[in-house]
Amino acid sequence: MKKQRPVNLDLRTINQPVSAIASILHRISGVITFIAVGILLWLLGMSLSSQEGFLQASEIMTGFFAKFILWGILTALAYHICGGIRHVLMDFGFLEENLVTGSASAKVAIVIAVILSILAGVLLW
Ligand code: HEM
Repeated sequence: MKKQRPVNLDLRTINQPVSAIASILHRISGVITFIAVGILLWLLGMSLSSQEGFLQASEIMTGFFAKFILWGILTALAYHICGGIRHVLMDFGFLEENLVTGSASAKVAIVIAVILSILAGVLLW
């Protein structure tokens, strides 16, 4: 048997590079955005059903918990769009696919998403 086999594949103990973190966040934010489409369509349907439905939807959206959920959705969407644009730029060859550019663009995407997340919080509260 080969002596130099990988011995530690426990992801929790490996120091992930920023591009790996950006990639994982992109998948998580994509799944959150997918679930969010259902929640937002349900809310839109309620608000358009009648005058009472609109008032009920408005009432739901005044609560802290509902605002917190919406803030989470907006944050996930903001990150997914930033990460998505990064992917598209890489796919079209506008960003080099090497370690330095990959790490730098991952950091830029995360920083822009954090700024957008803070702005979403300011908008909601
Ligand atoms: C309703 C809106 C959206 C939903 C539900 C959604 C959901 C998802 C999901 C679940 C994935 C798969 C992630 C993975 O397997 O790693 C994905 C990938 C992707 N999304 Fe979205 N997305 C949405 C909007 C967008 C937008 C607006 C952009 C444009 C910036 C975008 C760009 C991308 C790209 C480029 C990928 C592929 C990433 C890769 O190659 O690893 N998405 N999306």
